[in-house]
Amino acid sequence: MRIILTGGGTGGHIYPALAIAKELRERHPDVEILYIGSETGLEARLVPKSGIPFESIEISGFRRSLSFENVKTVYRFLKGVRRSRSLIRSFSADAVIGTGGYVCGPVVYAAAKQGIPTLIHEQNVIPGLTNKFLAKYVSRIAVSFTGSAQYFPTDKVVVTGNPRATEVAKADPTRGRSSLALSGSKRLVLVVGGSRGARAINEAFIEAIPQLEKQRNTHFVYVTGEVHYEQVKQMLEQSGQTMGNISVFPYIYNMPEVLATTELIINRAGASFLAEITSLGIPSILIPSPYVTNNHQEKNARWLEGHGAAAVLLERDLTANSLVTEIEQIVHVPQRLQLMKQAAKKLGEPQAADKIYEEIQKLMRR
Ligand SMILES: CC(=O)N[C@H]1[C@@H](OP(=O)(O)OP(=O)(O)OC[C@H]2O[C@@H](n3ccc(=O)[nH]c3=O)[C@H](O)[C@@H]2O)O[C@H](CO)[C@@H](O)[C@@H]1O
Repeated sequence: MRIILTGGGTGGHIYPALAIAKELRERHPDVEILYIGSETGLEARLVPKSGIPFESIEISGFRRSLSFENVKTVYRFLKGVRRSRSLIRSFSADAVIGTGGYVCGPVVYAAAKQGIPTLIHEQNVIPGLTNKFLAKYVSRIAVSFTGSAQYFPTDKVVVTGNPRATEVAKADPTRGRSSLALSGSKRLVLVVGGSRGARAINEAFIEAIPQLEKQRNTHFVYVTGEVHYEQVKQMLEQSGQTMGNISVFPYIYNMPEVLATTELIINRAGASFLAEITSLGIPSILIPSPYVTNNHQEKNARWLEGHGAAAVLLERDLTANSLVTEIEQIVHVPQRLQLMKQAAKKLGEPQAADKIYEEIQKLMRR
């Protein structure tokens, strides 16, 4: 079995592809996988770490306004299709799977035009531009939410959930705690701003530290995002905080294990993260990014909130005080924490990777 995976830009598109790779490897130890991504995306670093061969194409996204950049984007797309075609041929792919982000466009399009079975996965309720474009050409469209089906040709859609949900459901919490050098039984609260960090969350959290330090039964694991790490470290040093119950990281590579031992998460509302926290039943305080297409993160967040699984704090209302109040209203009210856990768990789809695997099998039998 020879499979090409593609997807990228941010973690929310890359990890679902890596979770599919994991599922394929578990079921077919002899499977050959090639990942095609962009040299400038996070995938160029994450994919080689997981031991999957990586090839890159050059690509950029469309600007919403008319600009010369869009002419260059079309040129790069066509160049990307040519390069993808030759990579697909020389690898002799049996199927090509895309998990969103601009880079999927030329790769999946080239495969579909060559008559190779193709599947795309959509993580969000409202689909991204690339998946909308590819819908016409691909063989199958796996979606995470029933609500996305309306945006795609009905005969191609199958509701599977997000394959990362399966990966985190199998993660070992003990390894999570030991990787953070955490001993004892303190509850772990994770603070993170999606896969790249979020300045607004960083600023509010840093200002909240003097109040949060008093919560001795809680350990805060604070992930700044790689690009913000140095600046955050400097701010913390200057503030002279003791940081007894707070550990700071630029990025966490074993996130499934850390999530498996997390009691509460404060986060943006990216779809892959939400699939992970519902799979494990983790209560959340969600601060959706207001800078995304169609405000889709708020829609993701409201969906959890509507089911009692999350509290939503809009970025415009985010301050150190509002954050501390939200945290205290959850961690200090065990009954609410418990109800949120149950509500989150009900929304989880831990069988997602198995369902996608079945779809890949069906495609290859056709
Ligand atoms: C700004 C933007 O466009 N964000 C989009 C992007 O978010 P983003 O890339 O932030 O994606 P998510 O928040 O959905 O997922 C982040 C992924 O990175 C992993 N992780 C994160 C931090 C870390 O330190 N270690 C780690 O492993 C998480 O476990 C998760 O698997 O893709 C999502 C899924 O399409 C969209 O819903 C988001 O709106």
